[in-house]
Amino acid sequence: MSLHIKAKKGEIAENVLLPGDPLRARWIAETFLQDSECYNDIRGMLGYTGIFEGKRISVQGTGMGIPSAMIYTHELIKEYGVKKLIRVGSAGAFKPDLELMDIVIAMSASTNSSLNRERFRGADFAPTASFDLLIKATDFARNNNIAFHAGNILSSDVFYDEDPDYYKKWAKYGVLCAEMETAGIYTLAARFGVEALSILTISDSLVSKEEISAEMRERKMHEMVKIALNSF
Ligand SMILES: O=P(O)(O)O[C@H]1O[C@H](CO)[C@@H](O)[C@H]1O
Ligand SMILES: O=c1cc[nH]c(=O)[nH]1
Repeated sequence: MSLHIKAKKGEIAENVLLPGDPLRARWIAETFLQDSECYNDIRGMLGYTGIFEGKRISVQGTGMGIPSAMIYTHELIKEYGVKKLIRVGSAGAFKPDLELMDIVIAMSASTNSSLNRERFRGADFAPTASFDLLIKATDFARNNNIAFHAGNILSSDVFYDEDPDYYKKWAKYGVLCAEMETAGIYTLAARFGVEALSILTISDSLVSKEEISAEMRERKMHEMVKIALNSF
């Protein structure tokens, strides 16, 4: 047991999906995993282990934001020996060609968080996806005719920015969308020598102001989860 996860050693698989929403974790376990068992409900941050096509896989909610996601990522790697982590999250589009429910695979994660400035004494570290997981995810998507975008994303510390146009500068530099965890997850994966990838589904657009419902964010992101499960 770790401070925030009450699984016993061995109850968590080496491959873990990381949704921010713990209820999305429950939906993924109930929808995609056979014989799944809940190993964590501390703080309501649900975690499950089950079987997908013969492989043992866990799914652990991380909560919202880099600090929360880094707590779970740290404990999964250091206390439970997790080797591959794939975030399955929602994101807000920065570009007009990104539509609701489009898939984005995050090659790298820019951030307005100071987490790495602290670590690298003012210098900028570039949180980057695992090349192997990235290739597996893009190969699976291509072979199964699932359209996707791949590129740099923003892991933001702010959901409700005071300036509704803040995204335009990032968009000008090719950043595709915003979410709130990937830079922290990629940083810890690099630090501890394990693999991480984020696969995101567009839930709203900062350009068009459209959005999907909370219910859809919890239980309608099938394609993202399919890509993730087939990338381990
Ligand atoms: O849907 P999840 O995975 O939580 O991801 C996104 O949604 C939350 C904000 O609504 C943040 O956690 C952001 O990263
Ligand atoms: O962090 C996030 C997640 C979804 N949509 C956003 O606009 N921001």
